[in-house]
Amino acid sequence: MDETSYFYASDLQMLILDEADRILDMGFADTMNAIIENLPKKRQTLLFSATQTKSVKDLARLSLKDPEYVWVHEKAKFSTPATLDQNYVVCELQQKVNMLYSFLRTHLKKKTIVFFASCKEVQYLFRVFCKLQPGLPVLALHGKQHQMKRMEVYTCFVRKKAAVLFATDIAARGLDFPAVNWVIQFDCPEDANTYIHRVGRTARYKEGGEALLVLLPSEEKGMVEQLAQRKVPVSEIKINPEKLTDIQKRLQAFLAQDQELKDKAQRCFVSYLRSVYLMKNKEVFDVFKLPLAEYALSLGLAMAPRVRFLQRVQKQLSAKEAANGMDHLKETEQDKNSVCSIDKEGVEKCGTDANRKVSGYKTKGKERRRETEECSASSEGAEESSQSEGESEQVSEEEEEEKEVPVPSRVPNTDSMQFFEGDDEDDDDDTKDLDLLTVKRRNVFGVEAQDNPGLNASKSKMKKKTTKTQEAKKILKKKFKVNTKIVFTEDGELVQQWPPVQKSSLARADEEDDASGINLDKAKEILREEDKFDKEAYRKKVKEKHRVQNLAQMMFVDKKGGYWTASVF
Ligand SMILES: Nc1ncnc2c1ncn2[C@@H]1O[C@H](COP(=O)(O)OP(=O)(O)OP(=O)(O)O)[C@@H](O)[C@H]1O
Repeated sequence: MDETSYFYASDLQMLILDEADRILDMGFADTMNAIIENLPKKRQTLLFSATQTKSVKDLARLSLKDPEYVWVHEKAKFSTPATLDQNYVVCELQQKVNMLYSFLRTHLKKKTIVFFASCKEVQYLFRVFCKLQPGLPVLALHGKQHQMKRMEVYTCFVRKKAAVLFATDIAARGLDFPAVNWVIQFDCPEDANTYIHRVGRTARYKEGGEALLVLLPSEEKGMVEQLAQRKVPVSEIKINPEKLTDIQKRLQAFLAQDQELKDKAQRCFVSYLRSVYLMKNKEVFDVFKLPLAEYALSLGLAMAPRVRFLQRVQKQLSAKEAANGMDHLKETEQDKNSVCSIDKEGVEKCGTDANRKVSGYKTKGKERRRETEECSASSEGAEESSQSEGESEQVSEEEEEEKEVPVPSRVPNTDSMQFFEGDDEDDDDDTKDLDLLTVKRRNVFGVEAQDNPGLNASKSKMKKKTTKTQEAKKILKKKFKVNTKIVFTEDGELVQQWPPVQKSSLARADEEDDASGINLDKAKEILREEDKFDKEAYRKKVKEKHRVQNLAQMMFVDKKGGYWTASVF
């Protein structure tokens, strides 16, 4: 609006914002404020959403006076349509892919939308499910697609009678897909609002629909409580283990044949962990409770990729814990001193208490140390297993470089920690344009670590990654001549391209001068000037020769009579 000078909104009478709660949240604040500034103050404003904001601050931004709140479910017992049948199932993380496959195999005639937490999960599982050929068309919709592609997928899904659409929350609001039978929330929604918008893709208008929420055991309590608070009726149903098809082996086979797919699997793994980690509600989402090794296996990976951001969080946690320990120790010391000055009897008492406290702290310290030891032992175990598997995988994320990682209050469990051991010096420019991740393979056959422990030390130094700029600078220093172009005239004479032939200003003027005949004096003058360039070039050549000789003297050395002496050749 600011850039279109002929856009006038002075006659605007009504402003309508759909999905108003989202539009008014902080992510769109600048854009919205810029629009509102250009609109007349006197107008009617209508806000629509299945989950409306009541925030006074938001409404004040729109200069609403005496807003009227209309809610279709205001008098209803529940806040979701009565025609929507809602259930949830508690499923271990490593069983989720199997469960989804089994579900689709038994719902081949249905139209289903499956919601995932991240684009990379959608990308990987879409590819894998296409390969698995479950018996119905598989489509994918996510934010990494161009708008045209999204529209194509949308239209395609609308036309299909039976199909499954793998989607991120990009499809959770506003999209009107007709006749969707099932909405499956493969990953737990961020909050009850997101849940409501997702399930809103089915049971639209007077139609019926079914919704299935898949929850991890650690997510169940918090999420079910939230839904109950929002008057969303969900009941638990159980998975029949006999009906569960295990597709892990097939996924492993796919990944063994297709490196690109394997990269996608690794990205999917990290991306899911990141999405869980970034969730605000730590009561529901706890990345440290996830069974990482099993989850990796369920995606078809031989072992869990290393996740840099979790390594960093773990470091911060340890630092925080150590700091807390020190504070505690100081406090104990202070207590001891202050109470000790009261009386002798007190001294003894307090001394015992303080000792107990300190010993308690020491015991905790010991426990913690034991945990760490167990942890590093399991880490070794993991490495060993990786060696026997014959592969080592790593995933790092560039996005993390800038991001401050908040420290969760919980101590990570040892099961998950085993994969976060090791250095965090990995970086990869190739995926900078993707989002955040980098997959690297190192020590593919796991030989070096076993054979040569000394090598490990030097290797850890080598791990410091050089950037492309640094590499380019190194090459420049070596003065390699790359791709020299040689051009000949029609008569077969060599035309010097680089370095360009130095011409004196006199010679250039002479070339431009059309006068016929030879001016001997001028020609002599030109030769004298150009002679200076040649001499300069010759001086440079000699200098370079000396430099190379000096270098060679330093490099080629002999051992003579117990002394290292430079041999001049
Ligand atoms: N009065 C009506 N008669 C017939 N069909 C209707 C009527 N109202 C809505 N519908 C149909 O119901 C579906 C949902 O309507 P609409 O897209 O307006 O819902 P919504 O509340 O904006 O959903 P969301 O914002 O969650 O996507 C559409 O297919 C629409 O054609």
